[in-house]
Amino acid sequence: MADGKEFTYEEVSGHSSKKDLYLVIHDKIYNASSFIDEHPGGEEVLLDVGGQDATEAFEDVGHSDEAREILTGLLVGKLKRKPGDPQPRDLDSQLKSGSGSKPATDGAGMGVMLYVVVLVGAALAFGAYKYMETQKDK
Ligand code: HEM
Repeated sequence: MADGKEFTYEEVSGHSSKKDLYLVIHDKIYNASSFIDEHPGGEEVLLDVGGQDATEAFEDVGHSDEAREILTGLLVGKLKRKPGDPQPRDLDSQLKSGSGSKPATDGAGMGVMLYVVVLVGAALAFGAYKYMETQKDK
């Protein structure tokens, strides 16, 4: 089986042309040359990550199961990581924790919290003001 073959980053980086295009996704090596003309996302994006770690680019798009099936057909081997090689971002743990790669919702959540705090503060201040007024009349 071809998937037993191991490539170092250096070897993979030599395969970055359209006719000879290797991508690293989750530490596996895929030969995308036969697929590049059919890629719905276009050839440009694949060439951009040719010979490099494309894990982040691939996962950011949120490719379908069908796309992942195509991938298995393109497998040529796995990555032999050497000390000093670039490390991929820990996507798996991000996906598991559910936060994904878009913390934008957290930002929105913070905005809403701030709004609530201001409103509650205003209500309390108003209540205190009214209370002081009733005290004054006595
Ligand atoms: C060999 C690796 C890849 C395979 C087999 C592949 C396969 C596919 C497939 C089948 C689709 C159609 C939608 C879907 O089923 O999810 C798609 C869409 C797309 N792909 Fe890839 N892809 C690969 C790598 C990449 C990479 C590295 C990028 C980099 C950004 C990328 C960007 C996109 C984009 C932007 C779309 C959406 C196109 C649209 O909806 O107009 N793909 N890909």
